Amino acid sequence: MTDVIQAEGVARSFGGEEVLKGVDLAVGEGEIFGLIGPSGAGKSTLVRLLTGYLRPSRGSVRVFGRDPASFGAADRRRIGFMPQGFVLYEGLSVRQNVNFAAGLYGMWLGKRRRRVREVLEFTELWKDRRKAASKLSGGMQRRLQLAAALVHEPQLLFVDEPTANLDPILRRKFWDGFGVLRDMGRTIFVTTQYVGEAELCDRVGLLSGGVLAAVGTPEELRRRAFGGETIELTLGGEPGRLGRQLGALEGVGHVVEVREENPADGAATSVVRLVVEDADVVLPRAFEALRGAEVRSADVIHPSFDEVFLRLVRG
Ligand SMILES: Nc1ncnc2c1ncn2[C@@H]1O[C@H](COP(=O)(O)OP(=O)(O)OP(=O)(O)O)[C@@H](O)[C@H]1O
Repeated sequence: MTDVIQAEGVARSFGGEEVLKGVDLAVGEGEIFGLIGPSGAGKSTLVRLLTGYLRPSRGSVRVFGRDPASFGAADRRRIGFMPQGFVLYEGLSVRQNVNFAAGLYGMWLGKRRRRVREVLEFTELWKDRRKAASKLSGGMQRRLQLAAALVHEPQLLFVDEPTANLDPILRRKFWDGFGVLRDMGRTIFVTTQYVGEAELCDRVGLLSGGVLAAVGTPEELRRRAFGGETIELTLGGEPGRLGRQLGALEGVGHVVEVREENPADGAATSVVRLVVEDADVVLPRAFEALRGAEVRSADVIHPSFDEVFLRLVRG
């Protein structure tokens, strides 16, 4: 896989305060890379550095192997950028706005007409093409921004918080759209404050304290945060022997046992949490070891990405 984006030791200060403190990053062709981090973490600053609108105070940025701050028109055509906030012309219609964006990229008329229609259909705005941008809902304006960023068929798309304040259905549609673009071989660099959206990325970077606290696939980050997958078993009886037996099984890393009482009859139950390499492999072994015991429930716990994020950021 070719790296489309490379950042080495990238730092950026504003008025003496260092917002980014040395970011190392490589994004490959044809992936959705999600930059996750709380408000003020520096996500937009990193996007501006990668798109050449800002220069780093230290370190180097390469996009398609070149410094984006010195991009010419041909380089710019390879990139699409959907910034935060609405930056289109409120007085122009939906179609005029996208047509104008296409003109900026020097697209000739015939192709422009076809692409404007394609991209408005992709963003489900074709039927609203005559509406003034100022008359659109927030979600429609966001889709219009995406259409304008996509009209010239960029190979690399930067989208800065595209789903902020959108309803869950529209958020999902944006992500479905990114999936379609990725399947066409495009690279998508997307920032979000919605930690749960990390699941929808091919790889995720967690930006915290001015550095990338972790980078990996969602599954890799979940494993890194929790040391593996977690199985939770509720067994009748006092904790002790069975927990030790489970802890000795191959593939089990860590065991935590808690005594609970059945609210109905006050009988003891033990809740056993096993951190395992692979739940699919260990569960059958666990059932084998528990033969004859009273197993009340057995679940593979899938921690939310909020929990993953908190663990990785807190270290
Ligand atoms: N042009 C600027 N001048 C001064 N400070 C800035 C500038 N741009 C960003 N900052 C500061 O840098 C920090 C990071 O801002 P940035 O917009 O990159 O964060 P973010 O992670 O994108 O946040 P949000 O999710 O709220 O958009 C903030 O403290 C912000 O005030």
